[in-house]
Amino acid sequence: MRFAKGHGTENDFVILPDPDGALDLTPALVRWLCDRRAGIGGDGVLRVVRTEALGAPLPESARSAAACAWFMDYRNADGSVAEMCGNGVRVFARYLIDSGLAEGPVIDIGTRAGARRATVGADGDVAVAMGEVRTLGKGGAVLAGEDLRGARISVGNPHLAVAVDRPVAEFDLRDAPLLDPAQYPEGANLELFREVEPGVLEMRVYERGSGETRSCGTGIVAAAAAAAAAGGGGSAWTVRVPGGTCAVTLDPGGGALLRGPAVIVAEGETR
Ligand SMILES: N[C@@H](CCC[C@H](N)C(=O)O)C(=O)O
Repeated sequence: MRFAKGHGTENDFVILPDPDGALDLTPALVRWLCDRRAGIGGDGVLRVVRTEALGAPLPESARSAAACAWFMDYRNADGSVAEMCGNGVRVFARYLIDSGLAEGPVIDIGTRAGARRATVGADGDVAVAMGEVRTLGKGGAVLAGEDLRGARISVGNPHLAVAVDRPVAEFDLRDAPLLDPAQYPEGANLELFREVEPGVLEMRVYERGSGETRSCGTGIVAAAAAAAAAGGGGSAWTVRVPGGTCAVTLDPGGGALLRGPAVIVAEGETR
Protein backbone atom coordinates (compact mmCIF):
# COMPACT_ATOMS: atom_id res chain seq x y z
CA MET A 1 0.00 0.00 0.00
CA ARG A 2 1.45 3.37 -1.02
CA PHE A 3 1.41 6.13 1.55
CA ALA A 4 2.75 9.60 2.28
CA LYS A 5 3.28 11.29 5.60
CA GLY A 6 2.57 14.95 6.26
CA HIS A 7 1.76 17.40 9.00
CA GLY A 8 0.27 20.80 9.67
CA THR A 9 1.84 22.40 12.75
CA GLU A 10 2.82 18.87 13.81
CA ASN A 11 -0.72 17.48 13.64
CA ASP A 12 0.48 14.50 11.60
CA PHE A 13 -1.26 12.23 9.16
CA VAL A 14 -0.72 9.09 7.15
CA ILE A 15 -1.97 9.91 3.65
CA LEU A 16 -3.34 7.07 1.52
CA PRO A 17 -3.75 7.71 -2.20
CA ASP A 18 -6.85 5.73 -3.21
CA PRO A 19 -8.26 7.56 -6.26
CA ASP A 20 -10.59 4.75 -7.29
CA GLY A 21 -11.86 3.86 -3.84
CA ALA A 22 -10.35 0.36 -3.97
CA LEU A 23 -8.96 0.31 -0.42
CA ASP A 24 -10.77 -1.49 2.42
CA LEU A 25 -9.84 0.99 5.15
CA THR A 26 -10.93 -0.85 8.30
CA PRO A 27 -10.61 0.64 11.81
CA ALA A 28 -7.93 -1.98 12.57
CA LEU A 29 -5.89 -0.89 9.53
CA VAL A 30 -6.18 2.77 10.60
CA ARG A 31 -5.03 1.91 14.14
CA TRP A 32 -2.02 0.05 12.76
CA LEU A 33 -1.07 2.85 10.34
CA CYS A 34 -1.27 5.43 13.17
CA ASP A 35 0.64 3.30 15.70
CA ARG A 36 3.87 5.18 16.48
CA ARG A 37 5.76 2.04 17.45
CA ALA A 38 4.39 -0.82 15.36
CA GLY A 39 3.13 1.20 12.39
CA ILE A 40 3.93 4.45 10.60
CA GLY A 41 2.55 6.82 13.21
CA GLY A 42 0.06 9.65 13.00
CA ASP A 43 -2.80 11.46 14.67
CA GLY A 44 -5.06 10.33 11.84
CA VAL A 45 -5.39 9.03 8.29
CA LEU A 46 -6.31 11.03 5.20
CA ARG A 47 -7.63 8.78 2.44
CA VAL A 48 -7.37 10.60 -0.90
CA VAL A 49 -10.32 9.38 -2.95
CA ARG A 50 -12.18 10.75 -5.95
CA THR A 51 -15.60 11.89 -4.75
CA GLU A 52 -17.25 9.97 -7.60
CA ALA A 53 -15.53 6.77 -6.38
CA LEU A 54 -16.87 7.00 -2.83
CA GLY A 55 -19.51 4.36 -3.43
CA ALA A 56 -21.88 5.40 -0.64
CA PRO A 57 -24.18 8.42 -0.97
CA LEU A 58 -23.00 11.53 0.91
CA PRO A 59 -24.95 12.49 4.03
CA GLU A 60 -27.07 15.67 3.85
CA SER A 61 -24.37 17.63 5.77
CA ALA A 62 -21.85 16.80 3.04
CA ARG A 63 -24.04 17.50 0.00
CA SER A 64 -21.82 20.39 -1.19
CA ALA A 65 -18.89 17.96 -1.36
CA ALA A 66 -20.48 16.23 -4.37
CA ALA A 67 -19.11 18.93 -6.69
CA CYS A 68 -15.50 18.46 -5.50
CA ALA A 69 -13.17 16.23 -7.52
CA TRP A 70 -11.39 14.97 -4.38
CA PHE A 71 -12.75 13.82 -1.04
CA MET A 72 -10.84 13.75 2.25
CA ASP A 73 -11.92 10.57 4.01
CA TYR A 74 -10.63 11.40 7.50
CA ARG A 75 -10.11 8.84 10.29
CA ASN A 76 -8.87 9.39 13.84
CA ALA A 77 -5.98 7.31 15.17
CA ASP A 78 -8.40 5.01 17.04
CA GLY A 79 -10.11 4.13 13.75
CA SER A 80 -13.16 6.35 14.26
CA VAL A 81 -14.53 8.59 11.53
CA ALA A 82 -14.66 12.38 11.95
CA GLU A 83 -16.61 14.94 9.98
CA MET A 84 -13.79 17.42 9.52
CA CYS A 85 -10.12 18.04 10.15
CA GLY A 86 -8.81 21.58 9.63
CA ASN A 87 -5.12 20.70 9.53
CA GLY A 88 -6.00 17.60 7.54
CA VAL A 89 -7.60 19.67 4.77
CA ARG A 90 -4.52 21.89 4.62
CA VAL A 91 -2.18 18.88 4.36
CA PHE A 92 -4.55 17.23 1.85
CA ALA A 93 -4.35 20.31 -0.41
CA ARG A 94 -0.57 20.32 -0.16
CA TYR A 95 -0.52 16.61 -1.09
CA LEU A 96 -2.81 17.09 -4.12
CA ILE A 97 -0.52 19.79 -5.49
CA ASP A 98 2.80 18.09 -4.67
CA SER A 99 1.65 14.84 -6.28
CA GLY A 100 0.22 16.52 -9.38
CA LEU A 101 -3.37 15.47 -8.67
CA ALA A 102 -4.56 19.10 -8.66
CA GLU A 103 -3.16 22.31 -10.03
CA GLY A 104 -4.15 24.86 -7.42
CA PRO A 105 -3.61 27.33 -6.01
CA VAL A 106 -7.33 27.10 -5.15
CA ILE A 107 -8.78 23.63 -4.55
CA ASP A 108 -12.23 22.64 -3.36
CA ILE A 109 -12.02 19.55 -1.18
CA GLY A 110 -14.95 17.38 -0.13
CA THR A 111 -15.32 16.43 3.54
CA ARG A 112 -18.11 14.86 5.60
CA ALA A 113 -18.95 18.42 6.73
CA GLY A 114 -19.22 19.64 3.12
CA ALA A 115 -16.90 21.34 0.65
CA ARG A 116 -13.91 23.29 1.96
CA ARG A 117 -11.92 25.71 -0.21
CA ALA A 118 -8.14 25.58 0.31
CA THR A 119 -5.73 28.15 -1.13
CA VAL A 120 -2.06 27.29 -1.33
CA GLY A 121 0.10 30.39 -0.93
CA ALA A 122 3.42 31.12 -2.60
CA ASP A 123 5.02 31.06 0.87
CA GLY A 124 3.91 27.43 1.34
CA ASP A 125 1.16 28.23 3.82
CA VAL A 126 -2.25 26.77 3.14
CA ALA A 127 -5.41 28.67 4.05
CA VAL A 128 -8.78 26.98 4.25
CA ALA A 129 -12.28 28.40 4.49
CA MET A 130 -13.64 26.38 7.39
CA GLY A 131 -17.38 26.68 6.76
CA GLU A 132 -19.87 27.78 9.35
CA VAL A 133 -18.63 28.06 12.95
CA ARG A 134 -21.63 27.55 15.24
CA THR A 135 -21.71 28.36 18.95
CA LEU A 136 -24.21 26.04 20.59
CA GLY A 137 -24.23 27.35 24.17
CA LYS A 138 -22.28 26.49 27.27
CA GLY A 139 -20.79 23.12 28.03
CA GLY A 140 -18.66 21.42 30.62
CA ALA A 141 -16.09 18.69 31.16
CA VAL A 142 -14.05 17.20 33.97
CA LEU A 143 -10.34 17.00 33.24
CA ALA A 144 -8.01 15.30 35.74
CA GLY A 145 -10.59 15.96 38.48
CA GLU A 146 -11.02 19.64 37.55
CA ASP A 147 -14.39 21.05 36.46
CA LEU A 148 -14.10 23.11 33.31
CA ARG A 149 -16.77 25.29 31.69
CA GLY A 150 -16.62 26.63 28.18
CA ALA A 151 -18.37 27.09 24.86
CA ARG A 152 -19.80 24.26 22.79
CA ILE A 153 -18.80 24.98 19.23
CA SER A 154 -19.28 23.13 15.99
CA VAL A 155 -16.71 23.58 13.23
CA GLY A 156 -18.33 20.73 11.32
CA ASN A 157 -17.09 18.54 14.20
CA PRO A 158 -17.82 19.03 17.92
CA HIS A 159 -15.68 21.06 20.34
CA LEU A 160 -15.64 22.36 23.88
CA ALA A 161 -13.44 25.46 23.96
CA VAL A 162 -12.48 26.49 27.49
CA ALA A 163 -10.81 29.78 28.46
CA VAL A 164 -8.39 29.13 31.31
CA ASP A 165 -6.64 31.56 33.64
CA ARG A 166 -3.29 29.83 34.04
CA PRO A 167 -0.70 28.66 31.46
CA VAL A 168 -2.05 25.82 29.33
CA ALA A 169 1.22 23.92 29.95
CA GLU A 170 0.06 23.34 33.53
CA PHE A 171 -2.89 21.12 32.59
CA ASP A 172 -2.77 17.33 32.63
CA LEU A 173 -4.02 16.09 29.27
CA ARG A 174 -2.88 12.49 29.58
CA ASP A 175 -6.37 11.10 30.10
CA ALA A 176 -9.53 11.79 28.14
CA PRO A 177 -11.78 14.51 29.58
CA LEU A 178 -15.17 13.38 30.88
CA LEU A 179 -17.87 14.99 28.77
CA ASP A 180 -21.61 15.08 29.35
CA PRO A 181 -23.03 12.55 26.87
CA ALA A 182 -26.27 14.56 26.73
CA GLN A 183 -24.28 17.52 25.38
CA TYR A 184 -21.91 15.44 23.31
CA PRO A 185 -23.56 12.19 22.20
CA GLU A 186 -20.78 11.67 19.67
CA GLY A 187 -17.93 12.85 21.95
CA ALA A 188 -15.92 16.03 21.35
CA ASN A 189 -12.54 17.65 21.14
CA LEU A 190 -11.47 19.74 24.16
CA GLU A 191 -9.46 22.95 23.73
CA LEU A 192 -7.89 24.88 26.59
CA PHE A 193 -6.90 28.40 25.61
CA ARG A 194 -5.58 31.58 27.23
CA GLU A 195 -5.16 35.03 25.71
CA VAL A 196 -1.50 35.86 26.26
CA GLU A 197 -1.50 39.16 24.33
CA PRO A 198 -4.37 40.98 22.66
CA GLY A 199 -5.44 38.77 19.77
CA VAL A 200 -2.92 36.01 20.61
CA LEU A 201 -3.98 32.72 22.19
CA GLU A 202 -1.98 29.80 23.50
CA MET A 203 -3.86 26.54 23.20
CA ARG A 204 -3.65 22.83 23.92
CA VAL A 205 -6.08 20.20 22.73
CA TYR A 206 -7.30 16.72 23.59
CA GLU A 207 -8.73 15.30 20.39
CA ARG A 208 -11.59 12.87 20.23
CA GLY A 209 -10.21 9.61 18.88
CA SER A 210 -6.54 10.65 19.01
CA GLY A 211 -5.66 11.98 22.49
CA GLU A 212 -3.51 15.04 23.02
CA THR A 213 -2.12 16.27 19.69
CA ARG A 214 0.28 19.10 18.96
CA SER A 215 -2.29 21.05 16.94
CA CYS A 216 -5.91 20.87 15.78
CA GLY A 217 -7.16 23.19 13.04
CA THR A 218 -10.86 22.97 13.87
CA GLY A 219 -9.94 23.37 17.55
CA ILE A 220 -7.89 26.48 16.78
CA VAL A 221 -10.91 27.99 15.03
CA ALA A 222 -13.19 26.99 17.93
CA ALA A 223 -10.83 28.65 20.43
CA ALA A 224 -10.66 31.85 18.36
CA ALA A 225 -14.46 31.94 18.06
CA ALA A 226 -14.87 31.38 21.81
CA ALA A 227 -12.31 34.10 22.62
CA ALA A 228 -14.01 36.54 20.25
CA ALA A 229 -17.45 35.77 21.73
CA ALA A 230 -16.08 36.37 25.22
CA GLY A 231 -15.21 39.89 24.07
CA GLY A 232 -11.48 39.44 23.97
CA GLY A 233 -10.83 40.92 20.57
CA GLY A 234 -11.80 41.27 16.98
CA SER A 235 -11.71 39.06 13.96
CA ALA A 236 -7.97 38.32 13.59
CA TRP A 237 -6.38 35.80 15.92
CA THR A 238 -2.98 34.19 16.21
CA VAL A 239 -3.10 30.82 17.94
CA ARG A 240 0.05 29.21 19.32
CA VAL A 241 -0.08 25.46 19.84
CA PRO A 242 2.71 23.06 20.85
CA GLY A 243 3.40 22.29 17.16
CA GLY A 244 3.53 25.85 15.81
CA THR A 245 1.32 28.82 15.04
CA CYS A 246 -1.79 29.33 12.90
CA ALA A 247 -3.77 32.43 12.01
CA VAL A 248 -7.56 32.62 12.13
CA THR A 249 -9.75 35.28 10.57
CA LEU A 250 -13.36 35.21 11.72
CA ASP A 251 -15.77 36.70 9.25
CA PRO A 252 -18.98 38.50 10.22
CA GLY A 253 -21.03 35.96 8.24
CA GLY A 254 -20.07 33.21 10.71
CA GLY A 255 -17.26 31.60 8.71
CA ALA A 256 -13.54 31.45 9.42
CA LEU A 257 -10.29 31.24 7.50
CA LEU A 258 -7.53 29.09 9.00
CA ARG A 259 -4.00 29.63 7.72
CA GLY A 260 -0.71 27.91 8.53
CA PRO A 261 2.05 25.63 7.25
CA ALA A 262 1.39 22.21 5.74
CA VAL A 263 4.15 19.88 4.58
CA ILE A 264 4.66 16.41 3.13
CA VAL A 265 7.70 14.79 4.74
CA ALA A 266 7.88 11.27 3.29
CA GLU A 267 6.48 8.82 0.78
CA GLY A 268 6.73 5.06 0.82
CA GLU A 269 5.12 1.67 0.66
CA THR A 270 3.97 -0.57 3.51
CA ARG A 271 5.09 -4.19 3.63
N1 LIG B 1 -6.90 17.37 14.01
C1 LIG B 1 -8.08 17.78 13.35
C2 LIG B 1 -9.38 17.26 13.94
C3 LIG B 1 -9.52 15.77 13.68
C4 LIG B 1 -10.88 15.22 14.06
C5 LIG B 1 -11.17 15.25 15.54
N2 LIG B 1 -10.26 14.46 16.31
C6 LIG B 1 -12.62 14.77 15.75
O1 LIG B 1 -12.83 13.60 16.05
O2 LIG B 1 -13.52 15.59 15.59
C7 LIG B 1 -8.09 19.23 12.98
O3 LIG B 1 -7.01 19.73 12.61
O4 LIG B 1 -9.15 19.86 12.93
